[in-house]
Amino acid sequence: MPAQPASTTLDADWPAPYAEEPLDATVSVPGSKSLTNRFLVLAALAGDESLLRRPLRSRDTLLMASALRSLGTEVTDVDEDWLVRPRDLRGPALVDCGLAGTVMRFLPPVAALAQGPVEFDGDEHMRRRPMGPMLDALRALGITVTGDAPGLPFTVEGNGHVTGGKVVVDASASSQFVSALLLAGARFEKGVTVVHDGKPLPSQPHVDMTVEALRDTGVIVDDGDANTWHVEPSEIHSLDVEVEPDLSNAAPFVAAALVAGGTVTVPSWPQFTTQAGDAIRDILDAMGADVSLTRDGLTVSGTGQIDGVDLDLHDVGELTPVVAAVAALASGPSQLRGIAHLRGHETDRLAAITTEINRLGGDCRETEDGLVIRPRPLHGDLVRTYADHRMAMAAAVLGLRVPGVVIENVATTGKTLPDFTTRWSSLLGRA
Ligand SMILES: O=C(O)C1=C[C@@H](OP(=O)(O)O)[C@@H](O)[C@H](O)C1
Ligand SMILES: C=C(OP(=O)(O)O)C(=O)O
Repeated sequence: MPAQPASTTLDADWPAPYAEEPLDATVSVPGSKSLTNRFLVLAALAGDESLLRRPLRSRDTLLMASALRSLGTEVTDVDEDWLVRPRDLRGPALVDCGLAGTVMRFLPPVAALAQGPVEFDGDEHMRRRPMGPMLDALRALGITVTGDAPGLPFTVEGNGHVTGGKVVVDASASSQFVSALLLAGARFEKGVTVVHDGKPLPSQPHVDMTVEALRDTGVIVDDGDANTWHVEPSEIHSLDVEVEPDLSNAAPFVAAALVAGGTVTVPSWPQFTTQAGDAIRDILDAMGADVSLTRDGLTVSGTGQIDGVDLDLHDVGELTPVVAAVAALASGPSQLRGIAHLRGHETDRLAAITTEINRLGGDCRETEDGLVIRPRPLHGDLVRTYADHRMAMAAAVLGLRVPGVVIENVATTGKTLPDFTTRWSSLLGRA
């Protein structure tokens, strides 16, 4: 097979590299999207300037930074870092959410603290991602939100002040509804008490990450009772933080060692983290990999022999596309459960994964809350990515073992990992 190009142009279809031999690679990944966007929001709400060291610069985080700038915050580049100087928040402003859930959910409560109207819109698909319960919660808190749709586009009519207090929200469609209310809650006059009422909350580690980030800025948060969080009103202290590597983006790279055989190390893997992506260690272990976390990073080794698994991914839904790709190459069937909410992600991920695995000759079936995958011999084809970064990364995992996989619009990985193709090629020694 000919060498693959190391980088690619926008919107190009990309022939996924096929692994001719076992891997032996060390690949670093840039900072966490979820941490970068939380730190940006808290820095904009803080009492003094913050330094974010080695933040992720990708579509989702650049959209967050430019939205905060349009509200008056100064976000400036200092070498690799971002210096954030909080200023009085003000409208009129226009927030482009792109396809970033964190921008669409985290910023409306911030906009309510601004003086003036703040309009929100985003990519065409973003108008279909869940937002209704969040807008209802904002209205219940006395915030004026105008707009006819259950989601985007809408306008938050900020008056510089939110009374706050108790609010009930059904966050079963997205944990980001809870995180959003908590992140801004310390700046509400009475703080905020958020009660989740509905089917089980997905992505709990992401809410824990929000709570930890708030505590890092001196905010008092009580999360002692299930499905209830209380944030005391207080000043938000400035931050000086180094952003951890994005472990969900690291997942396809370490999964590659199991799929192609060989060894892959991702350096700077944190020993302790709230990132949901850390769960990939146990998942790959269950699928037959050797996994070891040392001071050098996370090292995963495999033989190419993959065991089928029965997993509840409710807490770590982000990992589903990559885990499903690995499962499609296993020696036995897998069941992935607890992930009905993925139908409201960048695309309907359960439908997208099913269609694309089956397009390659596989046998994937949707259940009410997940997927059943029965491995079959796969063949190459053009894999559709639905503007979903994780679909593109999952296709790359399949391409390691299936000759002739071509990834449609691989540049969609830029949502969270702009130089994905270069890093992926370096996995195969082709950078
Ligand atoms: O708060 C966050 O940073 C995120 C929470 C999760 O969202 P959902 O709870 O909507 O799945 C996760 O899937 C998303 O990628 C990032
Ligand atoms: C669901 C995801 O993103 P978002 O932050 O846009 O919800 C994701 O990155 O898998």
